[in-house]
Amino acid sequence: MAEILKGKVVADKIKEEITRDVEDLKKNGINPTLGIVRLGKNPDDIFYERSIIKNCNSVGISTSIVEEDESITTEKLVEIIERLNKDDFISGILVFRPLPKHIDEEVIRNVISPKKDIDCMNPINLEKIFEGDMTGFAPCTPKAAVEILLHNNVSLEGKNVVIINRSMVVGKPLAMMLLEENATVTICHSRTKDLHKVTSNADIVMTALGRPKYFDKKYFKEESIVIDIGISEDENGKISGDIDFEDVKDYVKMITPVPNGVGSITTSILLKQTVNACK
Ligand SMILES: Nc1nc(=O)c2c([nH]1)NC[C@@H]1CN(c3ccc(C(=O)N[C@@H](CCC(=O)O)C(=O)O)cc3)C=[N+]21
Repeated sequence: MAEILKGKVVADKIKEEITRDVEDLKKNGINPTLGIVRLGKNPDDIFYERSIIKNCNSVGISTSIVEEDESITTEKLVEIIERLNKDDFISGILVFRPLPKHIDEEVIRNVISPKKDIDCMNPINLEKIFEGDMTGFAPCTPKAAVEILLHNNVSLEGKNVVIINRSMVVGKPLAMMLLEENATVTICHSRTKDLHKVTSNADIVMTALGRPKYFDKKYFKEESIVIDIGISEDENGKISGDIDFEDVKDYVKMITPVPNGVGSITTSILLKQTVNACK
């Protein structure tokens, strides 16, 4: 029977720290505010936005949401971000991704001020992660995945960690953060041969594939620690992770659920980085 690693415990601890920090800032007349830019009504974005607003309210952070149609031009989006950059009331900026296909992401990444870039979109912040400098803003999702392990006293030193995701938003920065913890890291993707052989040899498997219940227990061994970063809808429209939780949970050593796993920590990390930007 696996130990189930709940994200809520970690998220609550981070939120306690944030609440204290926000109180201190407010005593000095400073009001931390998160600026969110959402293009269209992508369900993933709306889901995240709802969680952000709920959590911001609970710790005393204000939110300012800019909603635009997904047909917006790159030029117009640049104007919006520049306005938020200049606005002294905005502490941090989150632009939901992926952006609509016609938007030039390269331009947008560079426009967002590195000082307000709380989800690590700007190449200046991303470069820090790749250089092993963890003092800046980390991308919130991979940071949450590392935090759930550290909080549960899972040492990464010398461990064989397999990541299934090679994006700049999750897989690649996650690999760099794990290297900083002295793990041995393998990144897998759609062309990886015999994926189950690679994963079943790993101490820790971290997946962000976005296919509901894709991985059953044949991908793991009994000592496996399984971190599910995937979020998608199953055939009944319910939120599901990449792991077939019911099949795997009695077999491996530790596993994170979806919901109430990594995702719930992601939001807390975002708020924490908003407060840090404000400071
Ligand atoms: N620039 C950018 N960065 C992102 O990190 C990003 C994004 N764009 N676009 C959308 C996706 C989606 N995403 C989620 C994060 C947390 C929950 C979350 O809080 N999940 C809770 C569920 C909370 C509840 O049930 O209400 C959980 O898994 O337990 C969900 C979804 C981040 N994304």
